[in-house]
Order: sequence, then structure tokens, then C-alpha cells
Amino acid sequence: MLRWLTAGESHGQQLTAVLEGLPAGVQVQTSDVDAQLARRRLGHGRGARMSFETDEVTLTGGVRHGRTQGGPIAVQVGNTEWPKWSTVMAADPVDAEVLSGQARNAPLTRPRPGHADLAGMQKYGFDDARPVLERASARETAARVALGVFASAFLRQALDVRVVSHVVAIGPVRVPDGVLPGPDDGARIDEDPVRCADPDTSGLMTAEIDDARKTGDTLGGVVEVVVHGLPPGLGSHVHWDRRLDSRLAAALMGVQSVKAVEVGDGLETARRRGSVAHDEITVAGTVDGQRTVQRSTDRAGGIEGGMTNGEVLRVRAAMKPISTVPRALATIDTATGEAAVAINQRSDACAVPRGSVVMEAMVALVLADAALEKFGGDSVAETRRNVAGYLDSLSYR
Ligand SMILES: Cc1cc2nc3c(=O)[nH]c(=O)nc-3n(C[C@H](O)[C@H](O)[C@H](O)COP(=O)(O)O)c2cc1C
Ligand SMILES: C=C(O[C@@H]1CC(C(=O)O)=C[C@@H](OP(=O)(O)O)[C@H]1O)C(=O)O
Repeated sequence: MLRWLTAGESHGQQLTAVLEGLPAGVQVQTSDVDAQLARRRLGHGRGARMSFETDEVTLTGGVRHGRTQGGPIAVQVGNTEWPKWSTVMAADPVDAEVLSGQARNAPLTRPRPGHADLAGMQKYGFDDARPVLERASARETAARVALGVFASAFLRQALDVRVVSHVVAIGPVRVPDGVLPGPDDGARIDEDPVRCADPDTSGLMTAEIDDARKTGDTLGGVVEVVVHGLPPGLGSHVHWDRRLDSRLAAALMGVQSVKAVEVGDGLETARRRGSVAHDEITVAGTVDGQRTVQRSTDRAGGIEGGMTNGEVLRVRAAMKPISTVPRALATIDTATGEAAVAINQRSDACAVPRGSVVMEAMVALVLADAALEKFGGDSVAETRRNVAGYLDSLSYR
């Protein structure tokens, strides 16, 4: 079983991430984590902070000479903005006079509709939104992406599985039906300013973001994660919390701003008749003495009965528009009880391209967990042997 945890605040000294349960022998080095964290900072619509802050990665546990050792993996993602925040975000008590001289420490009392501010203040008994937004912030997703690097590397090295993502909608602009990235399309998609796999739609998405920014507004959108090379049988039909679709939905819904998750054709499937809603099965031929099956369509997105069915896995996550709207929304000032406008600091105008990198990481973590549950293995080599034995044993492949 894989377990993972993250800790740290948006303007804190660092994020800390721990991943427990990964086999030995997964090849990952610091530069691999750097590369994925750099992808998470890109994308048209990103906020100012993404251009001047950098992530400083240190692998502090579980990795030796570029390979995992079987123990918990620990990653630190240092925050280069920390010197400006070291007093305001200090772990230990700070003299009240020193604090009162810090403009950054002024209480935030105009909670943003759509952010965690007000509910968090009520729940934890704070009269300042600072401690809420520090942890609610999607800065935390840097830690998840760091752990996703290990999960993706394991999936690639033990199962030849490839996880890619692309942006399928920004606000009302959507890619045409049928745009599906192949296993090697990740680098091409990364070059696109909105991580869209369709160049014509990309231009329209970019224009939509520019228009929103110009009018002091923000945008959400939809991301699709596509996974190639999965064997049938990850997850299970036997219990709700072992279903792979349930686990993927929880992981994606757990990303800040995600408001809906769709597996395969999801909502569209609900509108279809059964005769055209499913993926018919035919015998494709024989390979190495094993009969192979084939599907004419992949409307299910590679999951049936809570298990992978051997087809391409497709799962979508819908992100709401950023709630720090420059044309600030109505709120109250919790200090006075008077009507006010919400906190309106710098912010992303659209975080969907960046969000797609986070969704990839979450899907990789869930799939690595499901793969270890099915195949076990204390080393990558052992998992590979177990996968091969299982695939050889199937009467239909
Ligand atoms: C990659 C990413 C970047 C984000 N950037 C911002 C941002 O700059 N400003 C903002 O107000 N919200 C941003 N958000 C969304 C908030 O973190 C989120 O709305 C907030 O934590 C409340 O959670 P909820 O939207 O799930 O209810 C971002 C989300 C993601 C995934
Ligand atoms: C720092 C990151 O994202 C932040 C997520 C975020 C939010 O409210 O979620 C708000 C913004 O931070 P600030 O309000 O300090 O500008 C983003 O920059 C990051 O992704 O590394």
C-alpha cells in the first residue's frame, strides 16, 4: 500500500512530502523532480508569483545514488520567497512589536467568496484569514507533483505505463471531440502555452484568458489525464472503496478548485442509450498463443466495474475559476461586520494549464498504489516479474 502526506504553508519555509510503500530500485533523481515542478509553474494565465519564485528540491530520504531504497521517500520543496516571510510565518513566537511593524502581518478580514477563507476562520476560530489561506493555497500542489514523479517513474519502469495530460476546456472554449494524446505526446503538449493538444483550440483558449484578464476576471476549465499501457484488473468491483474510479475521483476532487470529475465519456454516456453507450468486445486475434480482445470504442475511459479493462484510461477534472477575482467580489469585513470587497491580491487568472500537471501526479499516485496492491513487489524487478506472470496467465489479453 502506498501512503503519502504533505505539510507546509504557501509562504512557509518549505513544503515537505513523504511517500511510503514504493519498492526499491525506482530510478529518480533530483533533476527529474525539478523538471516536473518547472512544468507546474508554466502556462498562459499564471500569476506573477510563478515567474519570480522557484522551487528548491532536496531529496532527504529514501533515495540513494538515483534509486529508491524501499524506505519512505522524503522530499523538501524550499520556497525562495521565505526570507520575506520568515518573521510573519515564523514557527516560534515573535515579539509583538516586531510583528506589528510588518505590513504582511496585517490581519486579512475580507474573506474571498470561493476560497477557504471564511469557512476556515469559522471552523478553526481565527480572526485572520492568513492561517487558512496559507494551507488552502495550491502552493501545496508542488509537494504532490514531487511525489507524483516517483509514482510515474514506478509505473513506467515496472509496468511500461505512461501518464499524459492535456487541457480540454478553458471557460467556454473546448477542444473538438476525439482529441486524444498518445503516450509520447507529453513533450509536444508541454510546449503549448495552455497545454492543449489541439493547436487551433489553443489559440482560442489563450485569447479567452487574455480577455478575462483584461476585464479583471478569472477562468476555470477542464483537464483530461490519459494513461496508456495499463493491464486489466487494477482496482476491484468487490467494495466501494476499492473501486479504481472511486479512488481516482477522490484524488482529483482533492485538488484545490476541482468541482467535478468525469470518467471516460461520463456525463455524455448518461445521455446515451445503452446500445451506443458501451464498448463492444471482439476477438482481435492471437499473439504468442494468447487470444487478444479488442474494443471498437473507449467510452468507458478504460474502467469497468471499478477495474481497469486494458483500454486507455481517461479521466477528467473540472476546475472552477480562480476565486481571487481582480474585479473583487462582495463580502463582509469580519472585523467590523460591515459590507466590503474581498481580498484582491495578485493571483493566477487561469490555473488550468498548471492544474493539469497536478492532476497527472494525483492519477499516477492512485495508479501506482493500485498496481502495488495487485502485483506487490519489494523491488521494481519483482513487480515486473509479477506483472509478466499475470499477463501470461490470462486466457484473453
Ligand atoms: C494549480 C492551482 C493554482 C491556483 N491558483 C490560485 C490563485 O492564484 N488564486 C486563487 O485564489 N486560487 C487559486 N487556486 C484555487 C484555490 O487554491 C482554491 O480555490 C481554494 O483552495 C479553495 O478550494 P476549493 O476551490 O476547492 O473550494 C489554484 C488552484 C490550483 C489547482
Ligand atoms: C504559490 C502557488 O500558487 C498560489 C496558489 C494560490 C491559491 O490561493 O491557491 C494563490 C497564489 O498565491 P499568492 O496569493 O501568494 O500569489 C498562487 O501563486 C504555487 O502554485 O506554487
